[in-house]
Amino acid sequence: MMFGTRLRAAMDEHGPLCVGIDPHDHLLEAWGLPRTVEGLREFSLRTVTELAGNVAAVKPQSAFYEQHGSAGVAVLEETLAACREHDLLSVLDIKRGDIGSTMGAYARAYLDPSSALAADSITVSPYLGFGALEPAFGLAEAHDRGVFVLALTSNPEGAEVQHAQCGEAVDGFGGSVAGSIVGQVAARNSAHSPRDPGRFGLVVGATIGSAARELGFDPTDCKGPILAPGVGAQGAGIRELIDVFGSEAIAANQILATTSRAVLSAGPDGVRAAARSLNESLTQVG
Ligand SMILES: O=C(O)c1cc(=O)[nH]c(=O)n1[C@@H]1O[C@H](COP(=O)(O)O)[C@@H](O)[C@H]1O
Repeated sequence: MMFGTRLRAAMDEHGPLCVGIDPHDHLLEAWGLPRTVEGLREFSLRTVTELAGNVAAVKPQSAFYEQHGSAGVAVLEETLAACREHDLLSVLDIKRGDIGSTMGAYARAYLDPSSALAADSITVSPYLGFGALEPAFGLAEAHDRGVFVLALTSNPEGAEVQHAQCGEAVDGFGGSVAGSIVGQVAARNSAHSPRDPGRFGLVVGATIGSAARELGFDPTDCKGPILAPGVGAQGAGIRELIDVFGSEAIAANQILATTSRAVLSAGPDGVRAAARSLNESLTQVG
C-alpha cells in the first residue's frame, strides 16, 4: 500500500497524532532511568510498546540517539525495528539535506529497507535546494516510503530563510522560499488529492499563525500529508492547529499533529493515556 495511503489509514484508525520519541536527559531522569544508553533503550522501547495501536505514528528524533555515539545509533536501530515489529509507522526525524551524491547515501541509510536505520518516512531539509533531495524522493518511490520536506518550521528563526522572496512565484503558491517548496511538493503529488494523499509531505509548524496566508499559499494544497510539530511544549494547541490548517483538513486527517515532550513527560505509565487524551481532542475537530 502506498505510504500516503498507509498513513491515512493509520490516522483514520488511530487518530491524527504522531508522538515524537525525543529521549531528553530530563525525561530519562523523570522516568527514573539513567542518562545512559541502557536508559535510552528502555525509554525508547517502552514508548513504542505503550503507543503501538494507540497512535498513527511515532517520530524518533535521531539527534538524541546520535549524542550517545554509535551505541546510541544502535538503540535507534532497535527502536525502528520495534516499530516494524509492532506495525507502528515511523517518521524518522533527521532533517537531512545535502548535495545529490551525498543525499543518495543518506537516502540509502534511511529509506532502503536493507538498512538497519530504514524508516517508513523521514524528514528532510531543502536548504541546499529542493532538487538536491531527488535521491530521497527516488528511493521513497522505489521502496514505498514517505518524505516530509521542511517548509514553514515551528521555530521563530525559520522565518528569515523560509519567508524570503525567491523571485519566480510557483503558480498558486506565491514567491517565498516556503511557497516554492510547497508548490514543488504539490507538483510531485500531482496524481493525488487530499482524499488520496501522495507520499511527499511537508513539515509545517502549528505555531506559524497566519504566515502561510500572508505568504500567499495554503499548505494543505500540497496533496500530501502535513507533519505539524509545535503542539504542547512549543505552545500550540487545537486552536492554533485550526488557525493554520483549518478544521476541514484536520478532520480529513491530512494533518499529522506531532508532539514529543508534552506526551512523554507523562511517564512510562502515563504516556499511553496522555496520547489517547490528545488524540481524542484532535478527533473532535471538524
Ligand atoms: O522535523 C520536525 O519534526 C520538526 C520541525 C519543526 O519545524 N519543529 C520541530 O519542533 N520539529 C521537531 O519536533 C520535535 C518537537 O518536540 P516537542 O517540542 O517536544 O513537541 C523535535 O524533535 C523537533 O526537532
